[in-house]
Amino acid sequence: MDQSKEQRILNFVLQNAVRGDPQSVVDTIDKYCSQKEWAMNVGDEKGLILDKILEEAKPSTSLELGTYCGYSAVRMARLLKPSARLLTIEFNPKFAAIAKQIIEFAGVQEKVKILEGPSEEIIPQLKKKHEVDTLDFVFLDHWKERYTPDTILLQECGLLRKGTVILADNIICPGAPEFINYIRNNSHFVCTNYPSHLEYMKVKDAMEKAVFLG
Ligand SMILES: Nc1ncnc2c1ncn2[C@@H]1O[C@H](/C=C/CNC(=O)c2cc([N+](=O)[O-])cc(O)c2O)[C@@H](O)[C@H]1O
Ligand SMILES: [Mg+2]
Repeated sequence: MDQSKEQRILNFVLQNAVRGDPQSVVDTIDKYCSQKEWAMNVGDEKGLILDKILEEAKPSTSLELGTYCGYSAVRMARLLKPSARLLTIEFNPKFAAIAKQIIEFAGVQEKVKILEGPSEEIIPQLKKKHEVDTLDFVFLDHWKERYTPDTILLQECGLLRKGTVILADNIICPGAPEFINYIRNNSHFVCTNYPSHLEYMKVKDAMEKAVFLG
């Protein structure tokens, strides 16, 4: 059974990155995916936008939807204060297993908890089962048609508070038109658009920040 692309990314990290050094893991995945095989990590260009918005938010409790190989989980965890936590939801067990190894290799496993399953099932469990009060930061990077229903679900579950920052990837490519229509016309959110490019490509993309007003 030949290897998956995600397994090849993991192997490249294990062989080329520095154990315990999250920046080297991020750089190594970017190197592999820009030179060898494209993959849907947020990447280095949009990653800098993610870094800046995360550092401004200084979150204690963060949530990511769509772990994939763990690139953005490692990227975010490297900037979190020691007591801060990142919960990341992934429903593909193969991807979750790869991400777990990459997160552990990077040495950020104390800050990151992978929750395996569909976001629509796990989000309602965050308060009781995962001891979340409210979320300070949310990164949306899973199936694009889930951005809107999951944002509504987060609100319904009382997981958003005044000032919660939601950052969504892929506003242009592949695009999340119904999310943009929803969030920009919702008076409970203040939105900012960040033009950029699709990871590892010259194609235009953008991220959208939506701050919850309570
Ligand atoms: N409801 C759910 N609950 C839990 N995990 C879920 C989920 N829905 C999807 N996922 C997981 O999230 C990832 C999907 C990402 C979709 N991104 C994309 O499709 C994508 C595509 C391009 N692209 O084609 O250029 C570029 C990008 O940056 C992209 O993020 C996968 O790991 C998938 O297993
Ligand atoms: Mg993406």
